[in-house]
Amino acid sequence: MSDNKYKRHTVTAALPYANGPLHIGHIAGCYLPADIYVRSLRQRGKDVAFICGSDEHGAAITIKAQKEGVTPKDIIDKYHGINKEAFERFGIAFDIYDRTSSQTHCETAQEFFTTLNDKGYFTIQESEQYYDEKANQFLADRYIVGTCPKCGNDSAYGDQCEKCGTSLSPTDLIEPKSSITGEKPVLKKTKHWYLPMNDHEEWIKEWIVDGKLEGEQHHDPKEWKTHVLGQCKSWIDQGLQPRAMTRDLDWGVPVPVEGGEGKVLYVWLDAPIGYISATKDWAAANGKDWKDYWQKEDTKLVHFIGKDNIVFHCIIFPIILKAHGNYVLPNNVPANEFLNLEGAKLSTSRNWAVWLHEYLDEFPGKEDVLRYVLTSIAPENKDSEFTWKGFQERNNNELVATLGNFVNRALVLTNKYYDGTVPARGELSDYDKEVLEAMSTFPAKIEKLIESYSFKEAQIEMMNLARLGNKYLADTEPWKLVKTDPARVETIMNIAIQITANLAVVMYPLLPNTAEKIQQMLKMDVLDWGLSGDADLIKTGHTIGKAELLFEKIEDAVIDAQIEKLEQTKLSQQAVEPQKDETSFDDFMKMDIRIGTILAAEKVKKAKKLLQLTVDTGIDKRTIVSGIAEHFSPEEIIGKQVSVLVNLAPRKIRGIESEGMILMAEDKDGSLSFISPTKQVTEGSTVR
Ligand SMILES: Nc1ncnc2c1ncn2[C@@H]1O[C@H](COP(=O)(O)OP(=O)(O)OP(=O)(O)O)[C@@H](O)[C@H]1O
Ligand SMILES: [Zn+2]
Repeated sequence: MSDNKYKRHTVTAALPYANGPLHIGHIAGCYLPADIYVRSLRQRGKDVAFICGSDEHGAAITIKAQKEGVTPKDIIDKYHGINKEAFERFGIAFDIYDRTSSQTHCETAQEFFTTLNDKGYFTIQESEQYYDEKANQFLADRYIVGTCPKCGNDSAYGDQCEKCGTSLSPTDLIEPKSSITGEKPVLKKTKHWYLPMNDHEEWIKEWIVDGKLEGEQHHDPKEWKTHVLGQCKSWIDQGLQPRAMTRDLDWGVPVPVEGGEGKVLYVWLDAPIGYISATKDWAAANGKDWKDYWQKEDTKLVHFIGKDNIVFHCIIFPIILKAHGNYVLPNNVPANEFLNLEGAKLSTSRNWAVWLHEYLDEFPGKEDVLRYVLTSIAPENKDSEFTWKGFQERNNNELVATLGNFVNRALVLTNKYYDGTVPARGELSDYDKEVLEAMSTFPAKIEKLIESYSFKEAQIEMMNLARLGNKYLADTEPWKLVKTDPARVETIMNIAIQITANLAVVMYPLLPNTAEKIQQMLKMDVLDWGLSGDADLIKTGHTIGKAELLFEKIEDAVIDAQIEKLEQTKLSQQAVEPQKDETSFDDFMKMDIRIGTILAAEKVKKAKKLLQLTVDTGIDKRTIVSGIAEHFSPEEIIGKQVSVLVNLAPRKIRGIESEGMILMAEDKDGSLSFISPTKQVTEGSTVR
């Protein structure tokens, strides 16, 4: 199907899960390639909707909330805010960054569920599922942990082993445990709505393998990535199974049909529908009709994701869209493989990451450096690795030495020789003609590569154009000819300026900030794709602005500091503090530890770490100075029962007599918590 057949594009990027901040793996895997693709379409004047938002449902959110002692809403509000801002600062140009907790989404997802239910696409099955009797809760997906039957990882989840990537169901786990209470779960009957994917196997297979839908060619399967097709085929070959589309949880989109009370939609049914609800919100705010972007045959739908989301976007979501009726299916799902960091898998829970928001704080104005490096190493067809040394080398040797150097020379010399007024070309040498001819071939090459999701190759071509310019100036040496052959230099500088302007245009999807800087320096009105390849993109007599450096060298010290930061992470992840030397029972018994209640608390003046506490120890009411002011506010700890070492020799701290010590547990990350009894006890109760 030729691309001109499509009147508009709907481009989605995986909804990031709102339980943590974004790291460079997310960016390289999904958001940067999507952004390059969309910017290229917009630059070519295409009608595009670029859709994303936070995925805010599912067990991983509720578990995190329970762990932190806050509500799920607190978690999603926090990370939705952080991630939305990081995307904006980094320059991922979504048309909308919505949320699946929105009203529109709830209605849209429920409408899907009801329609599929009414059409008879679900089967209701009763089965035995794990249940935590202590927490009174069924344990779906991440609520259950155990040993992976495939690789032996002892912290595999009920839906997936993150170590070997196998998708699991809770009953596959060896020695399952509740992740809420650690209890051994019992089996209990419950009913769920299942999507019998096996009923759809035949058409899904034809659609994926042959690109055919209802007998007609839908897309060219040769345009899909080999690893994407491979993963899909392996799922199909294993035989598609019925999959539960509901969960016994209280956080999510409520199941809208009779008998569904207390249940919510499965998060992987809910999340992709989020693309549609976000499109509705965007369309409503912009005077568009959302249906055009999802229900018209002349819409090209493309999903950008990482490889762990392939089955959901290539099999489950298409089944749901087709079963519902009226929706287009994706033309392509150009999933990337995974990015690793300095020899290990990126991990949010192990804090092994370069966080996007931290990069933006620590490398201000260097958004394009990260874009450049991540595209250079993009895991387009196999896993790849980010290293800080590699980051430095690509910046210094490629961006500074080639791209920045060429553009700077072209602008500086034009300003120096002609006060910034672009000279005319005289007679062209064979070499000039060759260079202009070569320059004209880049736009078509780059466009084709971007259209086929080969962003890494497209960037290499963009750099080849910069290399062409660099070599042209190095070969022609205008600085040597300026005294002896000024007419020749006019031609050379005209050509150098044309290459610079062309570079700005073809660079825009890849490095938009740099492209816009060049645009400003050259005083170009627009960076329309249609202009590229033109040898008279900048007219003779046009006056350009001053040259500013596009990139700067990154010094070793900066890189070493980043490597040191990762080393620290490794250290802090290491085993707990080693055990102290043996002590006798008698020595231990000398310590008098009691449960006391904090009656009053106030900050100690001019000491930012200290709180002055009044504690009822049961024995007396006494003053204790404690170094916890950076962790707790006075208001939040009043009334708390805590453990107090009461017979510690009194000591003056900042002039205040402190009689005892409050015992605290210190976590790896330095956070503190009180050692409190699990039920209210009488003050003065002993601890031993
Ligand atoms: N290291 C990585 N390399 C490439 N893509 C990634 C990487 N990590 C996540 N992604 C992709 O980013 C998108 C959003 O990720 P999501 O919010 O679901 O987090 P995740 O996969 O659970 O990551 P993490 O476990 O690191 O938090 C998904 O499409 C996912 O495949
Ligand atoms: Zn495993």
